[in-house]
Amino acid sequence: MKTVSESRAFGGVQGVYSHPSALCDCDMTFGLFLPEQAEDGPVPLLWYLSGLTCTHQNAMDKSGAQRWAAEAGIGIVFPDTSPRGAGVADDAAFDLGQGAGFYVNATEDPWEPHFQMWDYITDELPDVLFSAFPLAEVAQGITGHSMGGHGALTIAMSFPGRFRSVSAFAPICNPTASDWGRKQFSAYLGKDESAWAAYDATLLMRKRGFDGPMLIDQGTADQFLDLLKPEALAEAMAARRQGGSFRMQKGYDHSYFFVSTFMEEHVAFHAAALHA
Ligand SMILES: N[C@@H](CCC(=O)N[C@@H](CS)C(=O)NCC(=O)O)C(=O)O
Repeated sequence: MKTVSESRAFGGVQGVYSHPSALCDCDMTFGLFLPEQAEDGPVPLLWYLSGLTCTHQNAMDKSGAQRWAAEAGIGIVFPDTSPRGAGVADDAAFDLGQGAGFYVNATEDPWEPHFQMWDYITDELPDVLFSAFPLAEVAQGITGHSMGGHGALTIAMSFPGRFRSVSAFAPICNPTASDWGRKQFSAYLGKDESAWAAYDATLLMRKRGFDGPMLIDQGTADQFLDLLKPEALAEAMAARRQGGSFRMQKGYDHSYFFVSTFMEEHVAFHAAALHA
């Protein structure tokens, strides 16, 4: 693992690190904020999965999360959204290929050799983090924005007991029924739609839900509302009697102005579960 940079932030350290990923078959970069409390021993970890077009950097630079994580005494990891590099397949579109891994394990050419983001986030990166940094594996929460909200919700529901809390900002809620999903799942997973269901938060909610606190925020002025399909997940949550909050935030759009506005509440929400 290589240290790209380490900067003092809110009494803690905002680091950027890169490491060779066997699963993605390329170097992967991630940001990790460690609060001051990490100097005295392992701290809880909040995962923040980013959206389309993002790298590890967008949320790290624009969400304002570090201040709240420092106060709460929790670490936050900001993984990249896809494998990258000259030898990695790409597409001219912003919503497929590099920057658009969709947190799935691709089975189709030309994506399969590198686009293994589900296993990268749930298997390889945890190994790196928990062996190299003072982080408590027993106290993890997960959140994300848009494509990353889809990643957070699907991963949380698929690993019962691993995450104590899950939240999402403007998540892609029902990708198998949206152009933010159908296009990418066709490319990454192939035409057989039965392979897609494991990566759809609404379908997972209908099937099993999440055993723990859940918080979702969605702006009413989001320019991508028709693609995100919050109504599908909200209906599935109600049908399952899933505990938690699904909040429509009046007037907010899809940007990091929305994410940073509600970040304090999301960090506090996770901190309550992680310090319990
Ligand atoms: N570039 C896309 C928009 C992509 C977009 O809004 N991405 C969101 C996540 S889904 C984001 O966080 N963008 C990066 C940023 O705002 O820093 C478009 O032209 O439609």
